[in-house]
Amino acid sequence: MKTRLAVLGSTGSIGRQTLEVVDAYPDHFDVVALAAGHNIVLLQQQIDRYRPQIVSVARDEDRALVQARTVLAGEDGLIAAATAPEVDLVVVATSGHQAIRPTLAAIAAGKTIALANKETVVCAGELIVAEARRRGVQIRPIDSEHSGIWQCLSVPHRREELARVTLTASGGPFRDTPLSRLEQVTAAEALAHPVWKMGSKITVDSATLMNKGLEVIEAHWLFDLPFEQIDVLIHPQSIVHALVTFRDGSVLAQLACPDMRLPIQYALVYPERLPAACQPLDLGAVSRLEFAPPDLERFPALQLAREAGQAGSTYPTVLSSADEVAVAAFLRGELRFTDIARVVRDVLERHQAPGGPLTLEHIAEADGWARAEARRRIQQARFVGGASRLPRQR
Ligand SMILES: NC(=O)C1=CN([C@@H]2O[C@H](COP(=O)(O)OP(=O)(O)OC[C@H]3O[C@@H](n4cnc5c(N)ncnc54)[C@H](OP(=O)(O)O)[C@@H]3O)[C@@H](O)[C@H]2O)C=CC1
Ligand SMILES: CC(=O)[C@@H](O)[C@H](O)COP(=O)(O)O
Ligand SMILES: [Mn+2]
Repeated sequence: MKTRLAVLGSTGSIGRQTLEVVDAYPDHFDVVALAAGHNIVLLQQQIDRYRPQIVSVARDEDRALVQARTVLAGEDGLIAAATAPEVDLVVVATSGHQAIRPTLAAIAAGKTIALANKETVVCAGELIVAEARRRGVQIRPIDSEHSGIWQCLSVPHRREELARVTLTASGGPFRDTPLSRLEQVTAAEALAHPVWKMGSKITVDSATLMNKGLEVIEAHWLFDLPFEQIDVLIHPQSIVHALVTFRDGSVLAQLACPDMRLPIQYALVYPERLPAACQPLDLGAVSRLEFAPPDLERFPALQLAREAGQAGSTYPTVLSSADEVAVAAFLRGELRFTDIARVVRDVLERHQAPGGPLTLEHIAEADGWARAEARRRIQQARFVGGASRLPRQR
């Protein structure tokens, strides 16, 4: 029987690669729903090819530009796409925070989740994991490191035998850039990721290592691990995606060529393994695999994320929302690269989490507050002159 898919974020990097996997195995999948943001031209091409029953776009006014059976918009459209009765599995590959409610709705409707969007689980991991447990729904990670951990953890073991997990980080384009030059690096330089071709926001996050910080929080929720058991190692080759250490000292690692079609495919066909489009790994041809601990002076965002994750409640939302605003300002040339982490730190320091159990309303409120605070901080910096002039980090 074919797996019937909803792809949220179908026009993005992960969404397009998901459809490449569908193209490679047309007998395995039916595309029932597609949701995109603003790229209507590509979305229409996808509609013409896959003939989904439901389509959703970000803005109501764009609905008229799309020719399909049912065209919806906004969060309601994402929810309808993710919960349609014909859907078995939802690929969550939108950017940012739009997919929180749609993911929760999909879980409540019993859909299997293939999760690429890390911001969703960073902000609402507590709610999402609890709902998935309650409904007996599987969340299959697409993020390459989490797919690696998931695969390593599939060996039989008892919970207390697991000592730690390690996420690898490429180190991004500025891994070896002199610290004194980091203030002047441009958006074009930050977008030139040494290994992966991804959307612009995650690419800048890779350069600051905020991406790895978000992934630490993601691993905390997906694998129910305390932060002290989640490590990060710089590994420039991005061939080892994750390591799992057991208490006897044995370390399992997941290795593969850096190609997202592999973890996407695994999440779609699990527990099957099918030939993948990417080159088979030839370790004989790889001259070396290097590993080093991350330099927290170079990458302060990693520590900020760890602290926000440990603080819990709405702190991870504030981290993620302030980062999104700061990254967008950096990409527009309004903020220096090194000020991204300073803005996030400043906003985090001003935040006061609400009391009581975390709710969707708390998350939405913290999100709005953090975005406004971050914009205010960036604006203040611009008054001082030039791009940004925030005080140096203590
Ligand atoms: N790219 C990668 O290799 C990896 C990505 N991830 C994560 O996956 C997620 C997606 O990343 P990536 O594919 O790179 O991002 P992209 O920016 O390439 O794509 C984002 C997708 O989300 C859509 N979108 C944006 N806003 C809305 C909205 N309001 N409503 C509906 N759809 C919307 C975009 O539509 P449109 O383009 O039409 O505006 C696009 O389809 C991120 O959370 C990222 O961290 C995780 C691991 C690896
Ligand atoms: C492909 C993927 O999973 C990305 O999240 C990747 O990890 C980004 O590269 P960095 O290791 O540079 O963050
Ligand atoms: Mn990743």
